[in-house]
Amino acid sequence: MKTIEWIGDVDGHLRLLDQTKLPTETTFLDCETPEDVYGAIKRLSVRGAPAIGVSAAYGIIVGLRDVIQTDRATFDQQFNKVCTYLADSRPTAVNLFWAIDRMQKLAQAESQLDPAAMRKRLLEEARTIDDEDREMCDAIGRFGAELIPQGAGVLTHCNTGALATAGMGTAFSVLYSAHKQGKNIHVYADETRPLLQGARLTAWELLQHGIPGTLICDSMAAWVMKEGKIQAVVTGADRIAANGDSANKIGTYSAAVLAKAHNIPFYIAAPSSTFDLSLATGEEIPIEQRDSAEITHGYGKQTAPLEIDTYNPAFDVTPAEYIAGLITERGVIQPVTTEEIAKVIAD
Ligand SMILES: CSC[C@@H](O)[C@@H](O)C(=O)COP(=O)(O)O
Repeated sequence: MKTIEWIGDVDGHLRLLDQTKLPTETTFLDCETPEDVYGAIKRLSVRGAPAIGVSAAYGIIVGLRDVIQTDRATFDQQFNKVCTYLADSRPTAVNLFWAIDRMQKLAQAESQLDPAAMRKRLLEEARTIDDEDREMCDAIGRFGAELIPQGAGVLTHCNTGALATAGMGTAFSVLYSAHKQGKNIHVYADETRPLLQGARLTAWELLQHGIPGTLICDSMAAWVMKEGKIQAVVTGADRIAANGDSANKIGTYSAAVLAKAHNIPFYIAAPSSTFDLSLATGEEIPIEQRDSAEITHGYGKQTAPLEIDTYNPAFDVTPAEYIAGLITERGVIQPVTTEEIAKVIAD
């Protein structure tokens, strides 16, 4: 079952597994317009930083259907309009902007191609972004598994698996590789309030792959650590600043602070496309604010009085000093400093 799939040839469309329906329903969304793709990203039908980037790259192609018979200037105008539109779907995951930027650079470099040829070339690029993400997931898994001790309990937060990427995932790929290597790990998945990506998605993926796991509420993490059940924490990231400060799903910072208090290593696993070296520190990372209904009406049922004020930041930033290592497809960055990151990530 594929999370993201391009159906057909250049005139095809994007098919996404609708993650808002999991774990109870497996349904797919056929995206035929940029509006379909924008909506799917915004409402989290497709989510997870790398998956958002891959979806946006394909989303550009569906927005270029009506301009292949025109001249290149008209094509470029529509292309840039679609790119700007999709870039507005979510603010925090830098992979979205990274993928769109890559498509724009290609269009600039191939200015001699006519619209039909350019659209074909852009589809090839989107497929390359998709394939590369799969390979990056595998490499992250290989490097990360080395850090996981035999028999470890590993806490993770949010969902970072095949649903969040084009491959086996980022943090989840580390867990998957350690499991495949026979390390006899046990995963503790935080439920991840308010949208329950851990409960709905990570729990589902653990079962799919037969990885031993236990679902806990976010508020239980400290106690589970205190009980000695956790030997490592591994999460993903949506954007990593030049100094290593890492934005990820709200609650990640809490897990990092708790890990430090219990002397447990806290790792972030992310591909190079998640690094934003243009930002010196995490203070500059834009944090998505989401609708209060996600807190007051968790999955439909009203759980709070409507008159209460709410605050719903979707991400937080874990300071670099809490991170024992950044697991990338190019190796593990340790210690997490601006200098070490620049050595591995700057091309
Ligand atoms: C490989 S995914 C890394 C992150 O994107 C993931 O941990 C996360 O925070 C996803 O948030 P979401 O709001 O579900 O898109």
